[in-house]
Amino acid sequence: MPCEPAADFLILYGSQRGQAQSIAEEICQQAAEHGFTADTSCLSKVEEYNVDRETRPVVFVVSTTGDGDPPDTAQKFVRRIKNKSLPCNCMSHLYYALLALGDTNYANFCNGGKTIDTRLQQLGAKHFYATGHADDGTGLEVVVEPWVDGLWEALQNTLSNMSSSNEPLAAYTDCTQNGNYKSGTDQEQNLEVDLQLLKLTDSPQGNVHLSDCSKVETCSATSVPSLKDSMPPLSECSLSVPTLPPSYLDVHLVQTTVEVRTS
Ligand SMILES: Cc1cc2nc3c(=O)[nH]c(=O)nc-3n(C[C@H](O)[C@H](O)[C@H](O)COP(=O)(O)O)c2cc1C
Repeated sequence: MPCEPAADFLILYGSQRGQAQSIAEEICQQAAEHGFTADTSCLSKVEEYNVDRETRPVVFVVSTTGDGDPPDTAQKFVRRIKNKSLPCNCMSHLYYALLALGDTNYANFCNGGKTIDTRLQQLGAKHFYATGHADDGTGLEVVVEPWVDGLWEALQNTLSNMSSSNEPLAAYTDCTQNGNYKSGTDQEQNLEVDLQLLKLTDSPQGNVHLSDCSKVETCSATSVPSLKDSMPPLSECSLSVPTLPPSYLDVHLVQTTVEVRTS
């Protein structure tokens, strides 16, 4: 359902049971609060949008169903972009952000969104904001809320760049959900912030655990404390390094002369 005609950006969602759809609608509502206008459409309604010619930034919200499949409503779109006869740069005009929904209790986490993301990249489309992977197993909001919070600054910068220059946007910046910007090499632009892997869990003792840091994005220009980057100190206590224990063996090599007697 479009919010307004001639909107600033487009939201496309693929949803099986309604969660991706309600997040898309929430993004559309929040857009107005941030001074943007958005059109929203289900990926199945191919007559309502045309990514082949879309010059506005596009935000995808896509869940996963079955065994790592895109939702039924996104199947047609996925078939279309997977067409092998498409030229590899046919989406080079497209600037997009993608929020993938899934559940880590399933084998192929967020694979519906990942399928679309990977294929759009192959076709030359560019991220204007890092991909988010939200886990319904532990609570979608852990990722969705910070991801949406960071979307507005990325969108603002993208729209400003679009209106002020004809240069390719990806040459300027890539951004994370923290609003930490860095110059974008091709490789950096493809880095994903997998927030699902950065869950901070408070233990009963108040210690903080990083559940898995294997896919943490590297970013040198950290200035804002966030789920991803903590501002030191994590604790107000000073770090105490225990002294080394005394060594158990004290080994000396002694040179000796051996007399050999022959009788
Ligand atoms: C039948 C079923 C199959 C699912 N399969 C997967 C899966 O393979 N991988 C995954 O990451 N999540 C899977 N999920 C989790 C959903 O993607 C997740 O709950 C999501 O938030 C649902 O969003 P939706 O209501 O917009 O479809 C599955 C959920 C259901 C109900």
